[in-house]
Amino acid sequence: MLIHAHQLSKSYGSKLALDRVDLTLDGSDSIALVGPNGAGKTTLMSLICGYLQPSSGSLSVLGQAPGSSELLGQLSALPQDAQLDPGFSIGIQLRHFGALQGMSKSEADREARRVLDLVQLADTFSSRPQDLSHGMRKRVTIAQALMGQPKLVLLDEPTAGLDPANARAVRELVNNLRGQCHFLISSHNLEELQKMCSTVLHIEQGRISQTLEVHGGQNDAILTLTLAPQSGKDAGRWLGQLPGVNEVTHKGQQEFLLRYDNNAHPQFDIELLQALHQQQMEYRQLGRGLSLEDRLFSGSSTE
Ligand SMILES: Nc1ncnc2c1ncn2[C@@H]1O[C@H](COP(=O)(O)OP(=O)(O)OP(=O)(O)O)[C@@H](O)[C@H]1O
Repeated sequence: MLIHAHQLSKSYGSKLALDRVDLTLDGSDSIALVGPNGAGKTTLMSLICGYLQPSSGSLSVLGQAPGSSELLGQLSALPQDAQLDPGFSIGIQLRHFGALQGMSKSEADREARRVLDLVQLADTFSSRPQDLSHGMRKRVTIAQALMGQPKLVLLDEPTAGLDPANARAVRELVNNLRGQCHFLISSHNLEELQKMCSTVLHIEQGRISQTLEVHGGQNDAILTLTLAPQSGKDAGRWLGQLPGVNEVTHKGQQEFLLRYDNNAHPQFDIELLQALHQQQMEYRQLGRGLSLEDRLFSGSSTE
């Protein structure tokens, strides 16, 4: 069992930040924690780390009480504003974290090089933090969270402020480590979470309002289509007249949700692409099912 919470609540004075949360997580490779500012995400992460104590209810992490010595080396967390010390090289700092975990000097050195290699920054071992870009420093802090091969890694906004290439490197890292450790990732970037996580927890006003499986429970009879900007005002009407289409929802700009008859048109996606080609209409994106954003916020979730 990764995380088990029963009627977990946390108050700061009179402010109820988490309100009787029930949660059972096991098996998922990576879990996304989403929700508006102030919803309680950081509070939940802090409770999982044992930085905070619950006001009531119970919580166990990897079968242990948060903060217990059994979790040392099993659980790591990267706070959103984690900083590196400008006074020491990357290698020295990572080795120091290894030493804090009880590694010998040579073990810590090996481990520091291993995690730097994982984030594709092996050649920064002797560099100072100020010699690296913001994105590279962020990846080093993620490497730091991977020291000692923890089973559960908590990442708070790991790609906030990163350029696309660095954000992609972080996503690839999380995906490459699938099966080796579990991630709990807090972020506001739903599109990105969809690429990294298998389970999404939506937290609102201190309560878990939805739990979604990213790749499960999707309605096969829905396609999300984004057309090129020059596709014209009548594109929605034209789409609605295609054989098999039951309903077209215009989502803004040139993005459409198409609900279609999956029984009569099992290859509707191919038929749609052919129709677009014949009509010389360019498309930008075609996706099966609903986006995570639609599933969380349109009430269209199948769960
Ligand atoms: N130390 C504190 N003292 C008083 N209230 C707090 C404290 N920490 C958090 N809160 C309140 O608890 C609620 C949950 O805060 P929390 O930081 O967990 O939300 P969050 O989902 O992480 O928000 P964000 O997305 O903005 O980081 C908020 O209303 C916040 O104002």
